[in-house]
Amino acid sequence: MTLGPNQTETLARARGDLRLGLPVVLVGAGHAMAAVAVEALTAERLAQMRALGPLDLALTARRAETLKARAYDDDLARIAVPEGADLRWILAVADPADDLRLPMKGPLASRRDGDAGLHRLALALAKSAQLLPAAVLVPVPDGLAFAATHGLTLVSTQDSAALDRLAPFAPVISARLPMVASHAGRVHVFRPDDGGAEHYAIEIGRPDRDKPVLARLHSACFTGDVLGSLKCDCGPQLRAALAQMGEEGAGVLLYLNQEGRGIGLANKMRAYSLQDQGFDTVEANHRLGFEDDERDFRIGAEILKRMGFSQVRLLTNNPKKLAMLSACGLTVVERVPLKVGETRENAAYLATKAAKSGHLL
Ligand SMILES: Nc1nc2c(ncn2[C@@H]2O[C@H](COP(=O)(O)OP(=O)(O)OP(=O)(O)O)[C@@H](O)[C@H]2O)c(=O)[nH]1
Ligand SMILES: [Zn+2]
Repeated sequence: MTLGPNQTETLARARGDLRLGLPVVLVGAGHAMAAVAVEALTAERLAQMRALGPLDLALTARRAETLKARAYDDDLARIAVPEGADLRWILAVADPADDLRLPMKGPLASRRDGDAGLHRLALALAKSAQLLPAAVLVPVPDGLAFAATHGLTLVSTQDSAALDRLAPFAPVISARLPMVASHAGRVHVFRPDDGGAEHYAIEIGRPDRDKPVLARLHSACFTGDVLGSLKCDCGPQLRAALAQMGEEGAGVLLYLNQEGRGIGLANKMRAYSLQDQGFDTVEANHRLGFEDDERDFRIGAEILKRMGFSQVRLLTNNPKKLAMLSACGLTVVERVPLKVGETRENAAYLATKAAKSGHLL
């Protein structure tokens, strides 16, 4: 028996460390590197890293494409950080915020020798920590000893398999909540084992577990749900879904904390700032180094199953949600369209979702 962390816990620690600006030590295929997330890098830490050897800046291939830098490793590029490059240079290369004001970043030299496995792991960790997908890495001689000496978290490429697994989760508590939409409301809180965000199920009435339930998988949108943003349709969709469940007297709305289609509020605001420069919702995600949609809908399916549901009438315009629920073993007996909240400000956003992300009109 060991008291030490398992794979999932090690990854959770690494995410926390990266958000703090601490390096993590990555090992695999006989190599070891210390990696730090660019977003949390300080000048002091950069100097300490530089003292260890030549630095690499790992960027996604999507970001490299914008920068006209060569990505020799398919999904990522390893940029050699020039000796004189300071923190500002690194941030400007990694973060597209200032691309229009400062378009010239190069010339950027990409590495093509050696292995990119540790760089890939660093980017996956940064993404899963909802940081900008960019990391500075430096080789270290003996990963195990280096991590122990400096008190740093050690992650091996084998641990990365756990990044794709859906972490187990457990119900924490549920309590009654009378709401405008229904007096018979109940909020259930679910907590994943990987230190990630909690998710909520809002149960309206007492839906019959043997019949299809009116269900909605709602992804958190602070700007739409809380602030009444006109840039998207999330707030009206949230309220319309609850209202319909209230009218029917039964339903379940999952409030999934996957802000910004899984990239987090800070990155969503980065995307909004790019949208103000003329990029659409999909292009903005790509320029930041993210895919169009980084959400994992499996958690929604698993929560529904855990609550005893096996058949759903799903309120959505997104075919991917239907496909994922079916793939996870739920029977989708009906898609219930949810078309509310179209405004002059969000018309282009909704059109882009239909054209590029397959949303049904
Ligand atoms: N990255 C990014 N996320 C956005 C943007 N606008 C809205 N979001 C997020 O998109 C998610 C909205 O998802 P949902 O309401 O589930 O919508 P959907 O996938 O379009 O599917 P349905 O509404 O079910 O048809 C929320 O997490 C929002 O925070 C944007 O411009 N960029
Ligand atoms: Zn929204």
